[in-house]
Amino acid sequence: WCQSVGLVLSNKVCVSKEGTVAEYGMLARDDIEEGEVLFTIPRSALLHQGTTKVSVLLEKERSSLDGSSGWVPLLLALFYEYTSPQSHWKPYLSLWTNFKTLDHPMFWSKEERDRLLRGTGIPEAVDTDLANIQKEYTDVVLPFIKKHPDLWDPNTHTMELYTLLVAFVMAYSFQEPQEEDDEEEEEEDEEEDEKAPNPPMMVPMADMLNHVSNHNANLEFTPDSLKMVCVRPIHKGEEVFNTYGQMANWQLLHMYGFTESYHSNSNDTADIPHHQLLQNIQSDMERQLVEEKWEMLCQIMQEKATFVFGKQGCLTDTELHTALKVLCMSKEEFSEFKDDEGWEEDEEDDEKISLAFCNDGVPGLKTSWRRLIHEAARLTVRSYSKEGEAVDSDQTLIENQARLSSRQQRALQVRWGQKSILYRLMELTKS
Ligand SMILES: C[S@@+](CC[C@H](N)C(=O)[O-])C[C@H]1O[C@@H](n2cnc3c(N)ncnc32)[C@H](O)[C@@H]1O
Repeated sequence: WCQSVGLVLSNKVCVSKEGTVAEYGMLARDDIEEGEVLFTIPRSALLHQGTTKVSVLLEKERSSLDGSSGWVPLLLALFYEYTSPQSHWKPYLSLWTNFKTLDHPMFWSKEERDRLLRGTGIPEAVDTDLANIQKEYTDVVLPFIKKHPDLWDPNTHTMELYTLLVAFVMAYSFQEPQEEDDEEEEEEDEEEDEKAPNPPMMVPMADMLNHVSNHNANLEFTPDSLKMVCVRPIHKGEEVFNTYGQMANWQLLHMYGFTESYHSNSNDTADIPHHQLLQNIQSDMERQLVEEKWEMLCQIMQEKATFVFGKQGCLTDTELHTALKVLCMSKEEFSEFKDDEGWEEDEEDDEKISLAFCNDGVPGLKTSWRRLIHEAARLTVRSYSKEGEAVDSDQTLIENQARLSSRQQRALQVRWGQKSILYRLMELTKS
């Protein structure tokens, strides 16, 4: 099939089920150098709303297919191609006979999810996904396929199959990166909303590669084809790893159903919800003031009301600077600020701000704020365990990993990764 669609595979690699981290993967049959192309896929071999046999219909009815996810056209294409014996992609799609190997948390019972993944952010994300999938299938997909009984059949194209295909798209599809606007255009468009992301597509062969944060290959998009390119030397016998993006373990488990070992995932993250900060404030009056300030900050910063700390210090220093400025205001200053609807843009030196919030600058952060962050991290760790349960009981579990089920092991990688990040933050903010 690959030959017939013009997919070119270097003879230095092969697809294998042995010697890989998870089922299919790609192995190097020879030493490979940085910059070498491992395979090339012509755009005509990609499967998406523009290449499927039903593309003309999907384009014509585009306006009625606006599901919340933007995935509906691809899912309808997959519904059709997956169940059509004549499909051009039959040999590719027949790699998945029933999708039963997918084990995303969305296929665990709610009870199991809530028990194993409490505090990680995943149970909430999955509940939202499942509600959206159901709504999208009932409101958009089902009415559409009923209108076209020659192409789809509600008895075959059920909600159950739709859910499996959603998980398949989550774990196997690719999104072409947005083209960068040049600077001039950017300035003109400054007021405009951000562009919608490109719709997902299926990329045969590229989706045989597994992911690690320390990857050695990367997919490049050119006008005619997609190329998997080696980004650091790979030795004969080693697995070729793509990157699915900079993914924390909770995101990997949510979207792909697997985790990296927590200490090897250099992209892992942990969140401290802001209510943990507020819990520490003793006086009711003070807490009320901080809550008011926080509400205002959320309004002025919108989705930027998140502060990201990396190994080198704060990565969102201008936002943090704004937030601290507001949070440090006295009651009088804050009400003046509200009355004036913000402050005059003063010419603060960006460089000075960055300097204040890099690691070397942290001692400059008010001690009280360090204490608050320390406490918030501690409370967040505690909220992972049930009330009263020992905070680090997971450590015992991790030592006995071999006896755990696969789901327990993955859940533990997420939880322990998040905890170890928070412990490190607590260490940093102790004094
Ligand atoms: C794009 S596919 C890769 C091909 C897949 N191994 C197969 O046999 O079909 C993505 C899936 O591979 C698995 N996977 C990828 N990277 C992995 C890793 N580092 N550890 C464990 N499983 C991984 C996960 O099940 C994920 O949903």
